[in-house]
Amino acid sequence: MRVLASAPAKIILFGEHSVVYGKPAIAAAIDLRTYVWAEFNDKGAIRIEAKDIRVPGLTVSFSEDEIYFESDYGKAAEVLSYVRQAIELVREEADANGRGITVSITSQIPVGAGLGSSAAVAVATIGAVSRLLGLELSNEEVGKLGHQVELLVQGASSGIDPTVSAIGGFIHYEKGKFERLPFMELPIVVGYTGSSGSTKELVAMVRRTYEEMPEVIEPVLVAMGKIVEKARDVLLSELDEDVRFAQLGRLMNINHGLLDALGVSTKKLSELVYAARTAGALGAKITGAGGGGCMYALAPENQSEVATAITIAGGTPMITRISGEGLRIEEVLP
Ligand SMILES: Nc1ncnc2c1ncn2[C@@H]1O[C@H](COP(=O)(O)OP(=O)(O)OP(=O)(O)O)[C@@H](O)[C@H]1O
Ligand SMILES: C[C@@](O)(CCO)CC(=O)[O-]
Ligand SMILES: [Mg+2]
Repeated sequence: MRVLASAPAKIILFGEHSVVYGKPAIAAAIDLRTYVWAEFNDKGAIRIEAKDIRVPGLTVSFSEDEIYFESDYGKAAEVLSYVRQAIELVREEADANGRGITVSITSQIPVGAGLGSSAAVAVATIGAVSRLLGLELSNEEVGKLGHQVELLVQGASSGIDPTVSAIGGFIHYEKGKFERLPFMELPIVVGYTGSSGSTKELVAMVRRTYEEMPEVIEPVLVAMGKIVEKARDVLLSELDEDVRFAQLGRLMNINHGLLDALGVSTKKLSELVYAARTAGALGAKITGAGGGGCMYALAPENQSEVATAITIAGGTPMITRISGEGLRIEEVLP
C-alpha cells in the first residue's frame, strides 16, 4: 500500500513570536504545498527520501535509488528531525513501533522562510503515515500531533503553524484553540529575501532577551497581542473595504516595528518592507519567525508595483492565494 498526502504552507498575518507566549495570532494557509508518499519497507527501519530540500551546509545527492548526504551525520539528522519525529509519533499512536516505513518528500515551500515548511512537512507526513497504519485521525488531530512534533524538535512552539497547515483557511489562534475566520481573499504580495532563519534558534533568542529583561519585553508582547485583537475586530467589521485595508495596513506596520524591536528582522527584510511601503503598499511586515525568510505586503490597488519594488530591492515576490484546504489525502494505492 502507498499513500500520498499533502499539506499547505501558511503566512502569519499578525502575532508571530508573541503567540509563543500565549498571546493570540492570525494566520492563513496559502497555495504552496509539501507532498509526502508513505509506504512500508521490510527492513524495520525509517527511511526518508527528502528529494528537494535545500539547506545551507547540506547537500543531498542521488545514485540510483540511494541518497547521500554530503555533510556530517549530525547535520543530516537535524534537518530530517521533523520528519523522523512525525513518523515515530504516529507509529507509537498506532502501536506499530518497529514497523519499517519509507517516506518520500517533495515540497514547493522554501525552507526556513517563515512559510511554515516545518509544519507542512510534519502534517503531510503524519497524514500519510497515519493512513498507511490505518489510524483514523481528523485533520484537527493531525494538527495536534504536528504541534507535538514541533515541540519535540524546536523545544518551543505555539502550535499555530501545524494547526493552520492541517485545517487550512484563515484562523485566529490562542493557546491551542482556534476560531475560523470567514474566508476572504486578501490582496497580498509575499517577498522572499532568499536567505533562511531557523525558527528554533529565533524563538530561543527571543526567550533569552525575555528572561534577561522581562519588564521590557512583556509590554512588547502585550502590545502585539492587542494588535491581533484589533486586527480581528477590523477583519470581522462591516466597515468599507478600503477603510478596513487601511487599518490593517497600519496594524501590520506597528507589528513589524515590534518584531524588529524583538530582534528578529534583518537588514534585507526591512529593506523589502520599506520598498513595498514606498511603492504604495498599505502595510508590510515580516511573516513567520524572521531572521531571513519572508515579509508580506497588503496592496489592494497596486500588487504588481509592489512586486516590482520587492524585485528591485533584491527580493523575490510571490503572489499567492489563501488556500481553504489543509491536509489532503491525494492518493491511496494498493
Ligand atoms: N521538504 C522538506 N523535507 C524535509 N524536511 C523539511 C522540509 N521542509 C522543511 N523541513 C524541515 O523544517 C526545517 C525548517 O523549519 P523552520 O521552522 O526553521 O522554518 P519554516 O518552518 O520554514 O519557517 P517558519 O517556522 O518561520 O514558518 C528544516 O530545517 C527541516 O528540518
Ligand atoms: C515564531 C513563531 O511564532 C511562528 C513561526 O511561524 C513560532 C510559533 O508560533 O511556534
Ligand atoms: Mg517552522
